[in-house]
Amino acid sequence: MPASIIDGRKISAAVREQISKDTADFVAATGVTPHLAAVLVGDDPASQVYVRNKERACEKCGLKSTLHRLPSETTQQQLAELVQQLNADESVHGILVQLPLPEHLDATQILDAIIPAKDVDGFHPENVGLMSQGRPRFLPCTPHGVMKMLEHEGIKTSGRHAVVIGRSDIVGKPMAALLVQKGADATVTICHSRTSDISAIARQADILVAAVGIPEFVKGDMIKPGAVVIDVGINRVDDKLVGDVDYSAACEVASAITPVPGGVGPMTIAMLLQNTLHAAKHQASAL
Ligand SMILES: Nc1nc(=O)c2c([nH]1)NC[C@@H]1CN(c3ccc(C(=O)N[C@@H](CCC(=O)O)C(=O)O)cc3)C=[N+]21
Ligand SMILES: [Mg+2]
Repeated sequence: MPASIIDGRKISAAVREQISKDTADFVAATGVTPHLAAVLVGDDPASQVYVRNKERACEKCGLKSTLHRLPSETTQQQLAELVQQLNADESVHGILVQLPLPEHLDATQILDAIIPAKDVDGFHPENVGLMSQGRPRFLPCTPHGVMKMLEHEGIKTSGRHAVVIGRSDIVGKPMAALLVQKGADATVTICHSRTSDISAIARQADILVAAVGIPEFVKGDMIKPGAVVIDVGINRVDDKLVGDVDYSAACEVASAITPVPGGVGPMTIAMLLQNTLHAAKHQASAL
């Protein structure tokens, strides 16, 4: 039986429906509109698409978004100054600096400069630490979106073997942290470029998360029959979007799979909106 397709657009729409209602309630109660400030440095075409999608999603859910576009020649100090200005701006609740930044800029220093209360990406070390201790403030959007999808589909994680391929700070590491935490209770293995025999490990996965950034890295024979496959990759190949999983091969083996596009990507955006609303609620209650 071919895999059932996990429809990220549909699940994202359901989550955003709830966010719209919660946002309307919050605005009615406080007179404050949750506000996301996005910063885009340079003209990377993929980043333009993502940032536009984020702005559109904010608008549809009743959140305010402001895009700060800076030229690719922007200096570290100029970017740091913009972040400081957004930190101090009481009308801004969430700050997102779109990655990747141009080569000459130090992304870590910039992300560390965002005040943790406005860090809607969940990348600041304070928020990473809180997540890892099981007392989250902002969860990183992509891994959180994946957890939301699993929950929505009624896919249980407790006691199951989850294998995460990729160890990035943005996806792989936090994904593993969320799957292993109390309540999710998976047994987690992380694979990376130095792992020996990734195929053998991947084949043990009940839940396989591919976050390597290599088009179609996961072949059909790396998947255990009946496994759930989550494809976090978005690679542009000949003007087409391709995931980290060989989709047609995986469909023959897996029990359920996320497509690209229309899988994890839309969930990432929904969780960003949720974090922005959460940030606004916290900042309003701190007044
Ligand atoms: N500070 C920061 N935070 C991020 O969350 C962040 C980032 N930088 N840099 C890049 C990655 C990637 N990312 C995506 C968001 C939406 C889609 C998305 O909407 N995808 C659609 C289609 C997109 C398309 O057509 O290209 C889909 O998969 O169906 C994809 C990828 C957020 N990221
Ligand atoms: Mg990696």
